[in-house]
Amino acid sequence: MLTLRHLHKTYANGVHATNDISLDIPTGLFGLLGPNGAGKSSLMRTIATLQTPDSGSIHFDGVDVLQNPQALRRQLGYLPQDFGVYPKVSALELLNHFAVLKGITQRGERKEMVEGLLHQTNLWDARHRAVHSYSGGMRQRFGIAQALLGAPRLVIVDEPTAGLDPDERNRFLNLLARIGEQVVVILSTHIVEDVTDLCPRMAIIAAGRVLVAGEPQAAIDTLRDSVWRRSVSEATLADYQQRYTVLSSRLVGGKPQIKVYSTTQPGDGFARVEPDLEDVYFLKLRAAA
Ligand SMILES: Nc1ncnc2c1ncn2[C@@H]1O[C@H](COP(=O)(O)OP(=O)(O)OP(=O)(O)O)[C@@H](O)[C@H]1O
Repeated sequence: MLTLRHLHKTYANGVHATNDISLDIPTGLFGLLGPNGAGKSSLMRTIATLQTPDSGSIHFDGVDVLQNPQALRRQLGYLPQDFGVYPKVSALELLNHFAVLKGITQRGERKEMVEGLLHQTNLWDARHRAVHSYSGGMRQRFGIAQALLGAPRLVIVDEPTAGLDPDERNRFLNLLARIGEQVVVILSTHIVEDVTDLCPRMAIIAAGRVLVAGEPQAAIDTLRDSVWRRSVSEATLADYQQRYTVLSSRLVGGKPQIKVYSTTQPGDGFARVEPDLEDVYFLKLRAAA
């Protein structure tokens, strides 16, 4: 269990990137959802001990991480948002190199671990190719392979599915879900379905604050019977936005379709729909704004 309490972090430019964040993160896949600039990467870097908070505490399995960052680093696998690779070096060589850096000095043990991870991430057949020449999806799978070196008990992955095609995204998320059966995995994303489909627990954050935390389904259930949908004309869209709590608006067949939040029937033409996590996300962001 990872326990965060009252984490504050203000950068030198005055941005309050984490603002009193408290979360309990158990074994399993934990989704961290939020818009650009919400503070997801800042929070992840703080947990990964790459930066220190101004105040607050972090405990991992009872160990005080801020007092003893080395203890956490030994158990940590981290895939940052921008993951650089050395050009021309093969996946096999590079992973072996990272394994040495991680302190896996025993040759036999290292070979077994590196080869096992290349199989696990489906990169075995491409192991002699330069990582530089990999597709985006392959590169992310390589990124998770390096994060898993040394059998970490806490894995942090920062927006790993951005830019992946649906096939690669599924493959990557399935890999994470399997890892999450044994260890704590924190996944940050803008993609709401990634969290609904895969994460037993999640938090939505914006402007450095936790807006909601817990099980996705429990958050969705709070909107039961309160989400309505209808098509409107371009000309009346602004008027609806004034009069209703509009959660989202998208063009369907060239015509705006809006979803609104209302605990009572909002009026003619609205049909009640099953809420989803995106509705929760937009309602919470709206309320916070
Ligand atoms: N090193 C830094 N110095 C100053 N401000 C920073 C620094 N890193 C991030 N910020 C600011 O802190 C806020 C939170 O940024 P952060 O990158 O943590 O958000 P995020 O949720 O990960 O966003 P994104 O989804 O765009 O990656 C933003 O306003 C950002 O501009």
